[in-house]
Amino acid sequence: MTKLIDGKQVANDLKVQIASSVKKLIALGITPGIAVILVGEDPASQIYVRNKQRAAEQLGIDSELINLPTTTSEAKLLAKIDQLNANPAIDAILVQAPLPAHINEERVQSAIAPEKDVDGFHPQNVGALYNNAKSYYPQANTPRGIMTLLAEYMPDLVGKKALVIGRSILVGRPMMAMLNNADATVTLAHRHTQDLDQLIATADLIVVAVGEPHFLKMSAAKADAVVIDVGINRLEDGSLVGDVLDDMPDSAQLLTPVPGGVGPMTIAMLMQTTIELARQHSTFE
Ligand SMILES: Nc1nc2c(c(=O)[nH]1)N[C@@H](CN(C=O)c1ccc(C(=O)N[C@@H](CCC(=O)O)C(=O)O)cc1)CN2
Repeated sequence: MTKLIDGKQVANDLKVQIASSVKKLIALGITPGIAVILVGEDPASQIYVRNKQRAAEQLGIDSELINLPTTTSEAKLLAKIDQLNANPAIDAILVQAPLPAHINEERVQSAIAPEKDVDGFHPQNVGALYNNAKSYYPQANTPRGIMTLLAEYMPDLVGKKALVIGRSILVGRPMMAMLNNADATVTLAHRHTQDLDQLIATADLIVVAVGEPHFLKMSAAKADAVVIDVGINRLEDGSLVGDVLDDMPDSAQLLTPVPGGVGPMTIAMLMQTTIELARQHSTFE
């Protein structure tokens, strides 16, 4: 079998460390707090938000879920964010994506105070990531989770050919910046990219985040490639598949499975970023 990268295990190990950090913070009188805002009733988002609440609860992090109806106006959402920005019990604010079409995501992300922006989507934090700033700033949790997996499974990224397929704000763009900051040589591919097959065939590392079942076949990649599958595609029969098809059962390649690869890391890193923000706030007081 293609060797699978066990995201669930790495995430569980990380959660053990986070629980211990939370205990230490609480002993110092600091209880980390996260507020998650869900607008609408998207079933997948409801699951992800519930999983975030459950993880926070398990780790001793205070969490508040704010459920708003699909018809919520942008002004009302922005007012709620202002309230949370001003609430000292809240260290981290997350607005679950996607938002209903009538709400401008960019304005919403910019309204969250940069020091409470647990997703790392505020322009100030995006800029810090692109500039590889040395001072602390929150970073997007899915690509950060992938970097944590790579630290274990592909520790030397220097000079490696990394191919990121998909240029979303959530994954592709911050992934490109993080790999660049780790001194990999990064190509960001998208729907207009030419000679993608050639890029795939020569990459040491491929991160696929396109949202298309079985978009990439492992047989198209190098014999020793590391492939990170960020896709979460629910098929009509209810099964969950990624963007990658493992058609190389006997290869030396490494692949993240779906489920059990990148997904659990996203939640664990979200908790990690929450406690980092809580620590930052305690030093500012
Ligand atoms: N504000 C944000 N919105 C969204 C983000 C985000 O990072 N910030 N990411 C995604 C969804 N997401 C977290 O919100 C997420 C998706 C999937 C998983 C996960 O654990 N997946 C499991 C499978 C779960 C299932 O059965 O459906 C796995 O892959 O093993 C965690 C988080 C979009 N929105």
